[in-house]
Amino acid sequence: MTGARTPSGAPGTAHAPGPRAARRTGPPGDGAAPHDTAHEEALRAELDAERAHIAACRAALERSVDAAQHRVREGAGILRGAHTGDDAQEGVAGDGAGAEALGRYLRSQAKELREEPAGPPFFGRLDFAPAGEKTGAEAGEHAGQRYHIGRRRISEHPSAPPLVLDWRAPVSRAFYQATAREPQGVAVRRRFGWAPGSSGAPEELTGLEDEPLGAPGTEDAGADGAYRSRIVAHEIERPRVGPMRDIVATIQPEQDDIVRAGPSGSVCVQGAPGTGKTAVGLHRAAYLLYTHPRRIERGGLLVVGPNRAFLRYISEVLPSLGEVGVRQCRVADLLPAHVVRAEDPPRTTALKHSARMATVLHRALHSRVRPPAEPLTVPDGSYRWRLPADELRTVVEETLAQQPPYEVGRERVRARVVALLRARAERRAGPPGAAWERRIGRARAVTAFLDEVWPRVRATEVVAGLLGDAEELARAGEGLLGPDEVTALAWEPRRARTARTARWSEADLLLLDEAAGLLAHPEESYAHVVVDEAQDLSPMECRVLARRSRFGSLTVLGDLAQGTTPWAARSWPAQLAHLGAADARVVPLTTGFRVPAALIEPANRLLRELDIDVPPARSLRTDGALRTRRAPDAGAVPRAVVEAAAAALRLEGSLAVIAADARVPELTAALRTAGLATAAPGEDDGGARVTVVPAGLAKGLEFDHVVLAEPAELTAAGEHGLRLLYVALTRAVSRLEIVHAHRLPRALAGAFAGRSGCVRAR
Ligand SMILES: Nc1ncnc2c1ncn2[C@@H]1O[C@H](COP(=O)(O)OP(=O)(O)OP(=O)(O)O)[C@@H](O)[C@H]1O
Repeated sequence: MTGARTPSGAPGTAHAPGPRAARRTGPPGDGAAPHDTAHEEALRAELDAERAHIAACRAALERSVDAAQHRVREGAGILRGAHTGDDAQEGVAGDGAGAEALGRYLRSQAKELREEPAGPPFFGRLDFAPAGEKTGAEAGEHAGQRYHIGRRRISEHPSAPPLVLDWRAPVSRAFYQATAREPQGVAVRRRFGWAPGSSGAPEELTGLEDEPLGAPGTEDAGADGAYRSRIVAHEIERPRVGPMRDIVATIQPEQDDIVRAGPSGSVCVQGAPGTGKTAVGLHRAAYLLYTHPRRIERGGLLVVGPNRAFLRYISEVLPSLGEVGVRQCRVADLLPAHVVRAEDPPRTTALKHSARMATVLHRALHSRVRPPAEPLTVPDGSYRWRLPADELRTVVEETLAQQPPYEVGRERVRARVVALLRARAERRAGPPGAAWERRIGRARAVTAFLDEVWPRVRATEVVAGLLGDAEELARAGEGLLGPDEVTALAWEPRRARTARTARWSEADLLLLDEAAGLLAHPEESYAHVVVDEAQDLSPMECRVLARRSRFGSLTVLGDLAQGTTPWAARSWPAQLAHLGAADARVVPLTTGFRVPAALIEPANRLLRELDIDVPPARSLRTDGALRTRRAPDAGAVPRAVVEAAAAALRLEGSLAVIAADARVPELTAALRTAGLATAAPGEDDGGARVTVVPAGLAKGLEFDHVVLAEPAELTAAGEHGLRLLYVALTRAVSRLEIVHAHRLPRALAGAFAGRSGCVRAR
């Protein structure tokens, strides 16, 4: 039998995570624990032992910080040729690339240790069964061992046995995966409860919870037979304040499977709202950095999110993601840096985002290649070499058929022309040597020939040549673009523009990136790419990422039901093909950690109206409340929103007011007039507890309380609007209040049918 255990009267008991002191033998949630002095004493002794372990960890950590700083100083001295003992930040660079790299490494290691947020040194412990026991056979080399597990490895010395294992180490896997049915050699899994916001001080350890895995049938089991950890439940139900937090202590088995998937293939997670897609994607990134440091850290890791507010929200989840070689950005940040000075109508934008444009650009570029009609004559001293036209034509046609990047193709043709010339020279006077080859390859006649058949061109010239010439567009778009589409894409003839004078639109940057990718492989590429909210990307945006993914290794996260862009994906296989990850395994996540049961029901009802084939979510949370507040008319909505916000602010936790994008300024003004400080998503809130979120930016965010203003204004945009409402409905962790003057959209009205404006969770 298990239970979260906090000895009554132990320091910090008031902050114990959720549960009361429970006897080993008491059922979960059985009220006050019977008094049992022997048990309490045993428990106190165990907490004392754990606190002593914490003290040892803290001492070891302090020593590692000192040692790292010392190494930086030593390194700096050695690199300068003399140990001066000066500040380590100076003098490291300047001795060549190797010295600079070493200096950077040492400094970043010291900085990482110094700046690592103080926190509990461990959150779990595994006791493997002794070799003699039945379960022990599975424990292998770990039989009889005890390991503490935390966010990072802690040891007294690099070669000493660790005091704490990193959660990503292979043996830590059993902490997340072992069950009573499959204990994986584990006799007892222990979880620790810490005071909220703990800095990891020994006295802030407030409780522990043991789950014996070796003896099935004795654990706290729910109706489905699964163990219910109160520490996990408490973590899931805690209030949400500030940026997103890591979930290392409570990763669930199905999430762990995704986190620890190898880097060779790609994984796509189709997850209902709040099932932990983002969390899982970030933990997977941290896992890959740990297990494949050479491949991932050197090769680079890219995390792509939908907007800056979201990136800011996730930026601090895992310190290791702040490391060198990790970039967090939007697709737009990867595009060529041209100033955007034009705006396209929506239809033109949608066309430029479509996959057809990739083919049109490819055709337009390759139509510049002209198989030669004339022979080539190359002067060489007093001699002249001659290559017949048909031989040259074969070279060009075979190179085209290999489909290399355009600039590579040009160089291949050059190399093959040189090889043909070399064969002739060799027949005449023996092997001509490397210097001759270099000279002949750069000969004016050869370059002039290349300029004729495979001309040099820039990406801007390719795109301007296409958009600035309707006939060229029609030719390259034959069978792909209708006449009206050609008209929608082509620049107005009276505003004739060239690559230099073009006024580029946002969507043109996608075309420019595509064209640049057709010319040469992008300079910037990554060993692994994590893409969040991937359902919202257009085919052309997907291709931006595919081009930068060196080995085609991606973690794709998304929810087809939350697609709100005009080009949102409706099926994963097509989207994955655009991302260059057609082989990706699609894994569903359906257990929700955010949205409580009271809110999941209307959300699933709305899901049925969306006509998208995804599994609905089920909630792990039985709490939560859903209410409505009716305003007498549209003019009264701002006041009703202020009242709802003021009521929510009396409760603990974060609050968002979500509204149609156009409604945001008016609501922000009303809240401020009423004396409530507000912030925009992603903005430094300066202590404001109310974030006013335009529905278009709500994706991926979560708040304890949400006031949703006038849902009918979200659904006005048709099917796209229903999905926007679905996103807005699924942001609240505990309480959602809907303020409306207009009739509620059908799916919501259904949720309230027969009730009096207020639905509460049981
Ligand atoms: N195993 C877990 N233990 C504790 N909390 C978890 C766990 N998994 C997810 N969460 C929490 O659930 C919340 C939702 O997670 P996350 O934002 O990653 O979900 P999501 O699937 O990306 O949601 P959405 O589709 O709405 O963007 C977060 O607060 C996250 O920390």
